[in-house]
Amino acid sequence: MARSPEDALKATLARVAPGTELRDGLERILRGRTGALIVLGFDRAVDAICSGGFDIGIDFSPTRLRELAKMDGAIVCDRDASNILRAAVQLVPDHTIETHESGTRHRTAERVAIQTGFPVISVSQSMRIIQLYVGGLRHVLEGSEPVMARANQALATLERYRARLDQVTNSLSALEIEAMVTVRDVAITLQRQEMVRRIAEEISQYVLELGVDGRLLSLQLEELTTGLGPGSEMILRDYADVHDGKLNVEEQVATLQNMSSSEMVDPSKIAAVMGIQPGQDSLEAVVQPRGYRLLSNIKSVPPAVSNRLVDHFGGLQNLMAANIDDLMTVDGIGEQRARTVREGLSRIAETSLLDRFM
Ligand SMILES: Nc1ncnc2c1ncn2[C@@H]1O[C@H](COP(=O)(O)OP(=O)(O)OP(=O)(O)O)[C@@H](O)[C@H]1O
Repeated sequence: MARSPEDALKATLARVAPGTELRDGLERILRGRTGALIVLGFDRAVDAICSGGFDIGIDFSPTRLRELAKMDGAIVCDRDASNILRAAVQLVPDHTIETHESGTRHRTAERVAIQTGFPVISVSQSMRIIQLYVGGLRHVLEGSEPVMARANQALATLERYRARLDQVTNSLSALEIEAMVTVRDVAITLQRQEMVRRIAEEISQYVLELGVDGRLLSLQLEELTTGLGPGSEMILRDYADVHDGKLNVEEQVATLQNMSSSEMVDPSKIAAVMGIQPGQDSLEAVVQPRGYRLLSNIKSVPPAVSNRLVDHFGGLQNLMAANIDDLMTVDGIGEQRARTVREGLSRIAETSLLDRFM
């Protein structure tokens, strides 16, 4: 599958992160008050828009990049910037490609990135900034300090969001045991899951961008996201409407992830993703979970067994009411596994109710 421009930008951010030789070279160019235009990749499409200059084919080093950038024209490296292939090249991209940049260096960079699909880096001599062009995206590289400041703010937000998510998830579990879940409870949990996912994704981009300077941030992110798992997917499997005899969870997760922030704050919009049409009191309607999410919390129950249990009992309430003999009537479930499921469900019931009332 072709990578999205956002994913390609993330990969490029990792390639120019602090601690890499490429970043060192770019910083040297910046400090030396020269500019540069660097293409990260070479193929026929790049060759076709190269005019003049010369082939060099030498190993990459930050000082070589810095020296070559003193010459007029662009530098072409291979994809992972381990070799410098050409220097002092005039790039002649298709001039009909629309560009929002001003200045020939940056206009060329944007056009070449769009035309060839390779990332292009411009170091502006007059503005003293490093910019990445990937597909149609542009990203200004910053020093580690401002990125770290934003990352720390995002981390504090993630901490708050995670605490709230744990609260609504525990409350959902208790309500499930008591068969008192409303559409609103489900929508709020999905909303909180998605908010945590978004802020965690933002922080993982900072981790990439910070390279060696982002090690501590990476550990903090890991700590705040442990145990999250495929949260939204499990909730949707429990509650989403069955369409044409099947669940469309993958599609619904994607819709949820593409919702705008203003849509996200509206529980009825989230309920619509689950297939619940807005109407009077639709958010207050009581719904029954199928049981996938709580079953996934029992470590030794693989997904295939969960699927069979849900198919057989048709919902969490029946599952909770089943004794070991009932569980053993399900295909492929022996006494040992039936006992594990029974004990697991009882433990979940106890802890959720304790969490709720203590
Ligand atoms: N099509 C191109 N191919 C290769 N190099 C180019 C191209 N266009 C510009 N450059 C390089 O960029 C340098 C600066 O050009 P120009 O002053 O027009 O750009 P600019 O966008 O204003 O750049 P800066 O922000 O660095 O001042 C040129 O001297 C040349 O080395």
